[in-house]
Parts: sequence; C-alpha cells; structure tokens
Amino acid sequence: MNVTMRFPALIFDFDGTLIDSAPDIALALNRLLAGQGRPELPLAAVKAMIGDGAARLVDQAFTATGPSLPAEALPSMTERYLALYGALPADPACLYPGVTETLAALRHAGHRLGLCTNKPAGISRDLLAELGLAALFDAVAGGDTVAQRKPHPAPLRWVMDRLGVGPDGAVMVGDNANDVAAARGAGVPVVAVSYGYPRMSVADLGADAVIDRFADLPAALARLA
Ligand SMILES: O=C(O)COP(=O)(O)O
Ligand SMILES: [Mg+2]
Repeated sequence: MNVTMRFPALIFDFDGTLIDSAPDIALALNRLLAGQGRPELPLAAVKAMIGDGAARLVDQAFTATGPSLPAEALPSMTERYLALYGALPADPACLYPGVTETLAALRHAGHRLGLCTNKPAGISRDLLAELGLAALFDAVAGGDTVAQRKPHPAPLRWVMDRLGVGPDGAVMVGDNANDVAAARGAGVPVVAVSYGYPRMSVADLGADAVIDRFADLPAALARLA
C-alpha cells in the first residue's frame, strides 16, 4: 500500500529527535545553577536528564549538585529556567542532519506532521518558527498541553485527534523510552532514532524500527507499511 495512505499522520518528538537541544539546555540550566551557587553540570549529565519535561530537569539538576530543591520552590525555579532557555536564540545548526529536507519531502508526499514533546508547547512553537519548520506542522502538543505528559499516551492521542487519525493511521518517531511507551499506549507503531538521548541501549527501547540518520525515515516507513 502507498505509504502516505497507510500512515497519513507522522508524529515527532522534539529534543534528541529533530534537534540536538542539549547544548542550549545545558547552557540555560548551568546559568540557573550558577545563580543559585551550584556547580555546573557537564553536557553528558544534562543529556541523561532530558526527556521528562522542564520541571523534572530542574529537579534532577539540583539533586545532582547539592541538596534537593524543596517541592514548593520547584515551580518558580522551573519558570526561571524556562525564561533563560527561551531567551537563547535558536541556532539552525541544532537541527540534526537531513531533518528539514526529510520533513519537507514527507509533507510534500501528503503526510500530515505533528509534534509531541515534553517541552512546553509555547517554547516548542517558537522554536519551530525560528527554525523555519512551523509551516510543516499541523499540530503541536507540549508537556503542558493536556494534564499528562509522555510516557502517558494522552498528548499523543491529542495530536492524533487534531490530525484526524486513529491508531492505525499514525507513526510516532522519537528517541527515548517515553516516546515508545506513549506510542504503545496509544496503539501506534514507533520508529526510534539512535542518535538522541535514550538513557539506555536503543535496541532495548522496543521500537518497531531503529534509524541511525533522520534521512532514513522514509525507507523505514515503507518497510513498516
Ligand atoms: O524533556 C523535555 O523537556 C523535552 O523532551 P522531548 O522533546 O524529547 O519530549
Ligand atoms: Mg526526545
């Protein structure tokens, strides 16, 4: 069957899948930590903290650099982090190789594209716009769009509703266990990229396909169809 008809909707994770956001996330996080008299975290440590949303990131960063943050201080510290991160100019170099061309080609082939990230939706939309990708996406769910975030399937289902597809019409593409779990929960196939921030062996994520380069996605979709 034609791949576009088989999978009318393609839904993507953001950090570690479309963009190598860890350097900017580390920069903002380390500015926050420095302001609180905490030591900086190396990039590798920050990469292992990405994927569960901004509040979990800030929480883990404090626990890794000294006394844990009291629960009541977390919301304001997360706001402060997001202000620092949101103020950084988006660098087109953060896009993984082949992302813009491949997304444009998939869209041209007739797929509808959605984003399902644990980043806040507003920052995600701003980033898509700054990177020249906004017009390619018909729906964007962030970690704050519905009550739950990945690994819960609710935000993925929210995107699927907006794209007008059920579980048999979508594919999820992501880089960590949260993406695979959300896809499984929603009943959609999942492609894992091997170059992101998986926090475990990519082979153990349990994805239906693994790709080493984003440009390999169309071929992987054809095999899944
Ligand atoms: O943890 C985050 O803020 C975002 O991560 P994601 O785009 O990989 O879901
Ligand atoms: Mg990710």
